[in-house]
Amino acid sequence: MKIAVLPGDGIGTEIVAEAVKVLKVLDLKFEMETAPVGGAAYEAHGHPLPESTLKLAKAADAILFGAVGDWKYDKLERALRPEQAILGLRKHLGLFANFRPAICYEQLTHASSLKPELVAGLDILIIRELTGDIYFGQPRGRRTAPDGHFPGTEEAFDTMRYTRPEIERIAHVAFQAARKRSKRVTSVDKANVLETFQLWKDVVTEIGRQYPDVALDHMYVDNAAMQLVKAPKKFDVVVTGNMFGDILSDEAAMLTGSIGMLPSASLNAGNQGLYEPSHGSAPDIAGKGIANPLATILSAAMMLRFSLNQPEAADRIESAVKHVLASGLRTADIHSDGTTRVGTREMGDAVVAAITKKTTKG
Ligand SMILES: NC(=O)c1ccc[n+]([C@@H]2O[C@H](COP(=O)([O-])OP(=O)(O)OC[C@H]3O[C@@H](n4cnc5c(N)ncnc54)[C@H](O)[C@@H]3O)[C@@H](O)[C@H]2O)c1
Ligand SMILES: CC(C)[C@H](C(=O)O)[C@@H](O)C(=O)O
Ligand SMILES: [Mg+2]
Repeated sequence: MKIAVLPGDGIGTEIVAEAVKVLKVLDLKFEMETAPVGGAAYEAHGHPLPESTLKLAKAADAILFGAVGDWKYDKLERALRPEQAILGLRKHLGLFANFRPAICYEQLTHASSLKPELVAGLDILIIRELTGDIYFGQPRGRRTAPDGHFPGTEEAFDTMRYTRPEIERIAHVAFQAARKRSKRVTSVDKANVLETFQLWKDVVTEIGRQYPDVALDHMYVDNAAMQLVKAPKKFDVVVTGNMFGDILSDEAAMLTGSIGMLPSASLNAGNQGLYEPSHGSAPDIAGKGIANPLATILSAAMMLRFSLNQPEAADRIESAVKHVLASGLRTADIHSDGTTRVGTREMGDAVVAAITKKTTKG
């Protein structure tokens, strides 16, 4: 088994180092190979997703990814910007199903910006379609407006589109995931305005008939954004398109205490997956050693469970994380009175120590 390790930019390198440390202490039989991606790869090879990195990712059983991006690349032509690396990996590897579980750990109910009673015990799963929608739709570009309110002026356009099979396969993923949970799916759309999402709603409804044991409801995205902060525990599995899923998952992250707590798995039709925190490269705190590595460490646990067939090792990481939180250690983003503030490395070390202690105890 081989893991491609792609740390990327900003805090990406800091948090991936901690996840790698945790994986190593588990002493499992897999190889890890590191390659540059994003801005780091642009600096070294002139491209955010060099052929050698893509080749490594394609050949690996799983990919552990940090984050890409920095404001200093914002003026580059789009094809060379760091974000194209993660978009390219998703597209090239067909990673259409993105799982973003938002779990509020018992010890973090006070870290959320919502009232503790609203988030205590929260456990929702956002399933975001990841290779379609306005992110990848063609045509897109800039031109002189041929018509509209201001013809003859500069305009930009993107295309939102989904085909029936793309919606069918993500709907199946959502219904099957719901079967292993509380058998409820909320499909989030904007069918009241957009053709793309009327098709989405129609197809999800059709596929839902194949899962009579799963309750399906539909919600418009604006209402869903509001309900997520009003009564988040009413949701279980949420399935939605690429762009709405991007936005709603960052919103859901705050229900867990911090964006630094939200892991993710992006899977293709085989068993291959890319595992990354849901957050970005956080240039504002990069290099300070204060980023929360737990989303990345929890993504590594998802990798062991989904792609590497090591569910027990995944459990060990997750229970070590709970143990560390229970012991009162907190990075700055989840710190509150009465807890001990630690840096990225100390948090990683504490997870390693919790795993080692449990192993020694047997
Ligand atoms: N998958 C990815 O690689 C990915 C995801 C999102 C954003 N990005 C990129 O990252 C760059 C920064 O984007 P942004 O600022 O909008 O989003 P961001 O997620 O990087 O940061 C948003 C805020 O959350 C904080 N934060 C994020 N992760 C944290 C962690 N682990 N611990 C503590 N605090 C954390 C940051 O300090 C910042 O204040 C951009 O270039 C963007 O395109 C990349
Ligand atoms: C960096 C960007 C391309 C990415 C996205 O929009 O999908 C990020 O925000 C995410 O959530 O993984
Ligand atoms: Mg995002």
